[in-house]
Amino acid sequence: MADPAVLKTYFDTVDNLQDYYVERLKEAVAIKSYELADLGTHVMDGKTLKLPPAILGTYGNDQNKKTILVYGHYDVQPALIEDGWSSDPFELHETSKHQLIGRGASDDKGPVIGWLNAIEAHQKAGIEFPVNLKFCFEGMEECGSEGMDELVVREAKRYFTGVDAVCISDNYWLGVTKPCLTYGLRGISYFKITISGPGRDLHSGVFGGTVHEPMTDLFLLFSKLVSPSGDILIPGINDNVEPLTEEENKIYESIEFSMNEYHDAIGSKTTIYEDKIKTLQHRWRFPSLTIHGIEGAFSAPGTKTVLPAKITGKFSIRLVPNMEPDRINALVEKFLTEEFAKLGSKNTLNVGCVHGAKAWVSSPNHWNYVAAAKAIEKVFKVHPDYTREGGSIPITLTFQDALNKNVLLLPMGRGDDGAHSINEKLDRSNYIEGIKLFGAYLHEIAAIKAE
Ligand SMILES: C[C@H](N)C(=O)N[C@@H](Cc1c[nH]cn1)C(=O)O
Ligand SMILES: [Zn+2]
Ligand SMILES: [Zn+2]
Repeated sequence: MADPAVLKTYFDTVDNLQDYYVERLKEAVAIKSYELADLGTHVMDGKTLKLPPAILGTYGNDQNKKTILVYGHYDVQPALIEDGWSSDPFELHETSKHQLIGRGASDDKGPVIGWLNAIEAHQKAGIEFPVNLKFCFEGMEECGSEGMDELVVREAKRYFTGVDAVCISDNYWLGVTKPCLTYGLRGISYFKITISGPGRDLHSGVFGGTVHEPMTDLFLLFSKLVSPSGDILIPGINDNVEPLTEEENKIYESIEFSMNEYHDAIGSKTTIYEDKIKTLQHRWRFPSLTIHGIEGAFSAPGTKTVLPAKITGKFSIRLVPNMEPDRINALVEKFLTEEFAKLGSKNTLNVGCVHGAKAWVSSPNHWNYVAAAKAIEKVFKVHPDYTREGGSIPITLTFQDALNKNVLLLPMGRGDDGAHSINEKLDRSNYIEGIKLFGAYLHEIAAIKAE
């Protein structure tokens, strides 16, 4: 067990520094980090762009201590005030309810800065750091972690040598009150469908009714993908999804999860399922298909009567264990090509997967999870729930396979943080208690080693 006196000194130091930590997060949120660039290149929409750098760092090199690899990402989802934010998304501000609002506050700048604060609090408190740390902070996570698999595989026996376990803080509690440890993620296949027809955008009054319209074709294709109740309609997609067993069903019964809180997080009661078990299963262990948007279409306010000439529809499928991205991509491309042929349109279709990642499930009995559970008990005075996550963190499985080490997801934020949405927030208490949790977790790891 970690020394209670050391933990108390550490917790007190974090409490004393909390305003300073909020200022630091403010500086991080102010960086529009969907615009950074600089490591190799990748091709997006026909343009060659530089990849943003992955930041590798080492703190401590004591042979008698365990080495923990901490991963996070400094890139964020794009955000514009016109999307409906109540204030500038890149100016962190604190509400009267002590919510820190700003793009990336929860996903994932708060946790990334949290790790750095945990180191600094040890220095300020004069406490010996309990483990060696290696950091890997990347800037492409929100675009499928392009370039990262190669980096991790290349550095597995170089920079990452000596790593004993991996910790990622890039997901969220299941609800709003109880911390959790997460041992599974869904994967993702992200698709673009481009349909081109006329040589340029046209007047719909002058040309409408005489040309095949790309938008009409796209909407017909979109309508074939998924039913209103979430069933994926592409033949063969669900073939490899493991059937539910009675035993697995029981796991979901004991998890604390409130449909009311979930409705609050969504902002409506429009859930497909009324009960918690089906809702959790469809977030964690069944695939889902989401239509994200259309590039090239008229979307501004007003009544412009344009007939768009070329549009790109975007959708993704969240994958679960046993769903192979290559097989899924082939099924999707074949299906859309066949359905497009049935339309009898003279337009041109181009469909392809732009990035993908497999699902990941880990063993929560490992010492990495045991240490984190003890740390949660110290900081929050509760035993955590063990959860899976519906989102994707593409590099997780690569760390597990390339380093052959256990990976733990240790979330900082709450289920209602609104990651990827407007008014993303991180509660001040989650930020500050999260910094304590990170430090306590590292102390518990050192204590397990010494036991
Ligand atoms: C869970 C994590 N914080 C996250 O938001 N991941 C993204 C990753 C992604 C993959 N393609 C695009 N983004 C997600 O699950 O959407
Ligand atoms: Zn994230
Ligand atoms: Zn994200």
